[in-house]
Amino acid sequence: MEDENMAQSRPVTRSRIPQAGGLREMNSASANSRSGIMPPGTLVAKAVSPTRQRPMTSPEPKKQAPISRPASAASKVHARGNSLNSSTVSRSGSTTTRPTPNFSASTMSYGSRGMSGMPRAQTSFGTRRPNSLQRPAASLNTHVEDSAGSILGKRKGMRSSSFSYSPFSGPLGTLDNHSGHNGLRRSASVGVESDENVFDDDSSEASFVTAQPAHLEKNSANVPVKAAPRSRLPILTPSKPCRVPSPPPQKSPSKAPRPPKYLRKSTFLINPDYHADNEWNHESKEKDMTEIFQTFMLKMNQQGQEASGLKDAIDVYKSRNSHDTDKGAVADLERARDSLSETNVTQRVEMESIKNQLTLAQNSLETARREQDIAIDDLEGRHRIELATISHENKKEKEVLAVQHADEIRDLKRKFESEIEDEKAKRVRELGNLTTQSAMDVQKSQLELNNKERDITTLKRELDNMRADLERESKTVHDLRQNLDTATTNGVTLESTIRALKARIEFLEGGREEQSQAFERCNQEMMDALSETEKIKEKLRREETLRRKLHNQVQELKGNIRVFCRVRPSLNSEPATSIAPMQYPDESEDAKEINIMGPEEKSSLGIVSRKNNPFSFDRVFGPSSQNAEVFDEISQLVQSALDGYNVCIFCYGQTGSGKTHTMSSQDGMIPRAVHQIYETAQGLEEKGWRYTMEGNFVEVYNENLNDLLGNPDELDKKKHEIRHDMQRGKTFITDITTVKLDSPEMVSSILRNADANRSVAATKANERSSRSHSVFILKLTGENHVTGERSEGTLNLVDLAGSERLSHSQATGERLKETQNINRSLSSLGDVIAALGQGKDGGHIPYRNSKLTYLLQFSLGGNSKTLMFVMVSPLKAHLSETLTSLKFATKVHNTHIGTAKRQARVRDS
Ligand SMILES: Nc1ncnc2c1ncn2[C@@H]1O[C@H](COP(=O)(O)OP(=O)(O)OP(=O)(O)O)[C@@H](O)[C@H]1O
Repeated sequence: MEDENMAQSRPVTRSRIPQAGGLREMNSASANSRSGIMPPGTLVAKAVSPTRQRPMTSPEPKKQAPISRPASAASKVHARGNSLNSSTVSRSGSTTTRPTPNFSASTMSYGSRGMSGMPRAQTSFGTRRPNSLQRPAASLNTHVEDSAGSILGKRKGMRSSSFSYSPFSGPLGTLDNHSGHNGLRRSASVGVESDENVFDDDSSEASFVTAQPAHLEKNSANVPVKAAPRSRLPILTPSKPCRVPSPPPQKSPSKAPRPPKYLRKSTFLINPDYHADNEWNHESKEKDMTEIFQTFMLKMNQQGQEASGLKDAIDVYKSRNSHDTDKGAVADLERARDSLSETNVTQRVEMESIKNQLTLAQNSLETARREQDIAIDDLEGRHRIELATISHENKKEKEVLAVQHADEIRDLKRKFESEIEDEKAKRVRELGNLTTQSAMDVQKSQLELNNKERDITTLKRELDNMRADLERESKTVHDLRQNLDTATTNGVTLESTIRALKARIEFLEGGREEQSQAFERCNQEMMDALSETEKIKEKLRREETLRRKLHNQVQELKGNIRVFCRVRPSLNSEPATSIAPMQYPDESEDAKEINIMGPEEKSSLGIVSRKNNPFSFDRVFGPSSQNAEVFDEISQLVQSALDGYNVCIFCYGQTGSGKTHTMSSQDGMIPRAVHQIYETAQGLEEKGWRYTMEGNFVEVYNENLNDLLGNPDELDKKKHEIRHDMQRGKTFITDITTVKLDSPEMVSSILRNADANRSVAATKANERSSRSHSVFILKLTGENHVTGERSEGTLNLVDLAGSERLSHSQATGERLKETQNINRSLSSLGDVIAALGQGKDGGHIPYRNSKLTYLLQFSLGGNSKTLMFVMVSPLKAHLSETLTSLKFATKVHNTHIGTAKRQARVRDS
């Protein structure tokens, strides 16, 4: 009890033995064989034959049987030396509970039992240790050595917590007790490092085991003990008897046991009472047991020493007895032996008692460890549940997040898709706008291009005019230079004359009166010459006026409406057989008659004859006539326009009869008229006349007025109105392009423009030029700065549409509409002329019946001079139309229109 108390009072840290030294002595075999408890057999053997070494395997048969159990235990312990020394402890304990009267018996069975015990030891360590992890309670109940093994594992300082107590450690490594220095080794399969092992080993039990071999080793020098060679433990020499292993260096003596590695901070957070609950007392118990054991070992050592002293005494006695047999001494020895045996038995009983206590303490320790294991398992279970819960929650959360993310992705996708759609629609709209804009730009550019082209044309025209002006200026400069030369010559002449006159003056100074009289005479002569010149100029002006008057009288006598007939020549494409026979009876004389021969007719008598269709006009131009010849006849009318009359020249006839050729071709009436006007106007400048010429070119198509000098795109679109100034007898057209004719060359560009505009329109309606009336209007305004006279005349050159009959043309649709309009306007023209022919003052003239007659109102009446060309096609096919045209022309020719009035007035002076 005293030892027990001492053990309990020892510090806890004392019990921890992770040192190799302590472990080295854990060899159970050696521990058993060298325990302080001397095998009785040994003592007997030594007593019988101290010099002879007796083998351990030759015990006395008589004493073997009764102590078979302890011997078995001893051999078993020995056999398990390779497996686990803790089992030795437990077995030792068992031997104490059943004390054996004769210890030599155990020695006798030492060798044989040892062999039989081996498999069992291996079984316990090879298979049960892992089971102890899974079923700690069961293991503890049935296999105490397993727990002991665990304890020993811990004591090895092998971070054994990972395999003995860690709920998550790998399979328990096999404990190998064959290790030379540690005596117990864990296999390499222990997978968890364990610097932080909570359960550091205690050295107390190791000390308990190893204290014996130290003593036994000493004895083994004299006693041939079989166990010695088998033990690979280092043999403790007597120099370090009863060495109690020093406690292992502890990292922190006061350090409380910590939970295994997997039970970390979080675990404590989950179960903060963990530490408190696991305030085991097994360590203290273990320490107590260690103390007790050490005390026991000390006693054992002491007893061993005493026993060795006694042995020595016995030897001495024996030696004495060998020489001197003394019964008394033997009796003493016998008594001493009995006494020693009793003492020995008593001590063994004490030892067994202590061992029993140790076993109890170990059991309680194991119980505590089991509780700890249970607590750990419980914690582990909770931990697993928590982990599962957390994992489940995480999984759920993950799923929720995944769903949320999927929703967000869907939303984003929808959003992006809608944005893309919006962007797409926007881009499409922009593209549409751009396309529209570009189309508009193209249209605009086209318009601008057209305008530019017109501008270029105008500029070209202006350039031409400027060139003409330049030429004129050059001519003027040339004239001025000539004048200057003349003036220079005159100056030289004058200088010589002055000199002559000076000489003469000097000469005449003598007779001044004569000279004065001569000067006056000269002066008078000069004045007379000047007045004579003025009289002549005045006479010239009067004659010009008279000429105009006479000219107009002649024109009036000729008739204010005259009709010329022109037959165009046959074209190369027209065969001679297709030409209708025509006769010109007075071609060589007045050339006023034409006879259109009808088709051949056979009389009932078989006589072939042709019907004659004679016509008479103011002039008939045959196929061979040229435009120049024709113009000669009409130039007087153009002069009338310059004189201030309204003149209207129009060509009438069926399509292809030569109207355009006569009127608008390069050398047609229009260019020639303009040329004549320009030249005449220049000539009249000497007589004080200055003329300005302005031109319009319009078209009457389907009873609409179009500007042939305007924008071709506006043809048929822009509306033009005809306005009449009844006071001045003037006609104006709204929004019409007026071109100032500064030179005759400009006429050609005007005609080209008009032609181009008509050709653009012709793409819409075929043969536009044939289906519309074109009117070239030339307004001539002249002023005489000497006489103050002013004249305003208009020359209208009209190219009428084809006059073919509706019935013959068999037109339909648009063409029918065109034909109807043409016929209506031509019929209106005939009606107007007929009304004018009736000559009734104040009689109604149906000018408004058509656009054409309304436009030509002031150029058709008594206030104008009218010339009608009736154009004739030579073709047989056109014969019928030709006759119709000629009949219409005859009617016009027979019409007498009243006297034309000159649009002239004298400037107010
Ligand atoms: N006096 C002529 N000398 C030579 N060729 C002529 C003459 N008169 C007309 N032609 C030719 O006859 C053809 C038809 O003439 P033009 O086009 O002038 O007839 P049109 O009456 O004006 O026809 P449309 O009414 O269809 O305009 C043209 O090729 C033209 O050159």
